[in-house]
Amino acid sequence: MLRLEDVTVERAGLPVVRSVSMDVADASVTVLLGDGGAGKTSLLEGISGAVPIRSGAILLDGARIDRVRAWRRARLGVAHVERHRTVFPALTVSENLRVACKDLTALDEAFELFPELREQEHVHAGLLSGGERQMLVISRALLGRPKVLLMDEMPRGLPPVVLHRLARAVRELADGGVSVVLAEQAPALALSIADHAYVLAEGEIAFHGDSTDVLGAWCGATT
Ligand SMILES: Nc1ncnc2c1ncn2[C@@H]1O[C@H](COP(=O)(O)OP(=O)(O)OP(=O)(O)O)[C@@H](O)[C@H]1O
Repeated sequence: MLRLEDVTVERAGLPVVRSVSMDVADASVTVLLGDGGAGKTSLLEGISGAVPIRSGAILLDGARIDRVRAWRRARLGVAHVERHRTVFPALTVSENLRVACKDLTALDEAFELFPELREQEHVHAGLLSGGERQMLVISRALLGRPKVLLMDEMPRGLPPVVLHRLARAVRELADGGVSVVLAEQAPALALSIADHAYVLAEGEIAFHGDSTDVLGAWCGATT
């Protein structure tokens, strides 16, 4: 589905992601782990086209997309939930979704994934809890029916029960056919829903494997 070959991303002239190769399978969750500053956000931005890559190749279904503009990549099926993406607080939940898409079937699908949002359809988004806002942001990204969903870290400070709810929804999305790439610092929950994981350290892949292998390696490295 999504393949990265030797991708390097620069920030302020410095290569903060170096020669990263990755394979993201159809209908799977791939977790990108790494400490703060490891390069997770920069890599996701390189994939979505928010920043240009310095070198390497990005392929979606076998076709190069790394020179394609960000908005076209989105049309081709690459959705990006950026770290600080927000909702329109003065608009209702339903209006927030309708400004992104007029397709009412897609809207219904978003509400199926997050029935909590349907219950608050007419509530101003500014009144939602942090978890509900995140649900809304994810729903908006899904309205274009993406093939690949790039998700930067969940907001800090969400209650564990809400994080588990969001994680379950991410797993459901993958089971429904979307390939999810989730950047996270906290490994336990992310690995519990992942099929595959890559660990980034100072811009390079330190190791990768099935989520169970990576969990074992991660625990070994931190104990
Ligand atoms: N806009 C920018 N300009 C200059 N340097 C940047 C910029 N954004 C990120 N960097 C640098 O690139 C490196 C990788 O940062 P990045 O945000 O991609 O990592 P991360 O793994 O997502 O970390 P965090 O979770 O702390 O954001 C860091 O050294 C960071 O300081």
